Amino acid sequence: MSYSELKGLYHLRETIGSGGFAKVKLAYHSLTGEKVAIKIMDKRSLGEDLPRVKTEIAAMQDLCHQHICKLYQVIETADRFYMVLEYCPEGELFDYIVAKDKLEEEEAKIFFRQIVAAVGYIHNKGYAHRDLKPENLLLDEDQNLKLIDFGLCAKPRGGMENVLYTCCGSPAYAAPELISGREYLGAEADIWSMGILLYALLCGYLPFDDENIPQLYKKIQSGKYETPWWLSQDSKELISAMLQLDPKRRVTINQLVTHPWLMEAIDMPVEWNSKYKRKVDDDCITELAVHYGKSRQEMEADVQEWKFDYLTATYFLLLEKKMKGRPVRLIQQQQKSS
Ligand SMILES: CN(C)C[C@H]1CC[C@H](N2C(=O)NCc3cnc4ccc(-c5cc(Cl)c(O)c(Cl)c5)cc4c32)CC1
Repeated sequence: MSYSELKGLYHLRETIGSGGFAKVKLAYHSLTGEKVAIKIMDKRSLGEDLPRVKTEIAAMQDLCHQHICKLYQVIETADRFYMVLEYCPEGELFDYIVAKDKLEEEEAKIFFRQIVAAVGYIHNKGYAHRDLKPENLLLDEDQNLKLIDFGLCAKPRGGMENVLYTCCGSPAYAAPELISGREYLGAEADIWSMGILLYALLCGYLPFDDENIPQLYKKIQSGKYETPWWLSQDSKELISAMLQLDPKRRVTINQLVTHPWLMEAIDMPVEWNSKYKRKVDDDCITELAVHYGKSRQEMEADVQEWKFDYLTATYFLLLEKKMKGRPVRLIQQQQKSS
């Protein structure tokens, strides 16, 4: 495969994973040397999944948060889509839980606060994720969680019905109202999935499980699940508030952020605001302006078009370097040999 569209922009390395109809490769962004993950999708093999790609790209261009995997650049050719994404070296939260059997309350609490922050942010922006599960939460180099796979998300502005069926996401995490095919609110279904997620973090297995899907659905709709002896009273109460069969009785994201179990020992409500500023970073603009031989005003105007082209990627990756305390410098191209 040539991937000629990436030549000079990214140095492509090995395939690091696959996400359904996509291949994910490690790559280096040539101007900053930073690692990225490039999700490559072949249009021919996408078939009816093509709308999912457009949904994911549109959502991720609108989302900018410390616990959401950052989209840096989108390249569309006749045959392919490339999504240049934030690299998460520590892989899936799913594998992390399996490796540790289950997590201690303190660690689960730190992770779950990050999940509540990410979901609170997207709900606030009018999105429901609808496929929340440990496989879609990746760990970065600092063990921070990054939410991925927005292919099933929706902006519930009448868009919900027509994706009611395709968005069962993963049955074990699906809310009772969603599997019964009734009308549902994405935000309420996400809260249910977060209840399943918290149970999985603290127990190491799922509250409702069965190889036989109809059997699994019966268990979900019964709303009955075991609570092992090691769960604290507060964690049991929180899980129960999220796994309410009646979506109207379910805790809301606004109530979650100050829930006793989430506040315990941390004493601060969950903050879902993005750490990213609306205003562009002056150091990054300066470095870019020097590199491209433009004035700072021109450079700032170009960056603020947010085209999700190579300039958008370079800006965000420079900002990443700054946030990690690394020099805000671009790799100067070798002088062209005369
Ligand atoms: C549900 N699972 C199967 C899905 C797998 C997909 C591959 C993942 N992955 C690795 O396999 N190795 C390491 C690795 C490192 N950085 C990544 C950054 C972004 C994405 C990413 C982001 C978005 Cl938004 C998205 O939609 C998709 Cl599909 C992938 C994947 C990364 C990754 C792990 C989860």
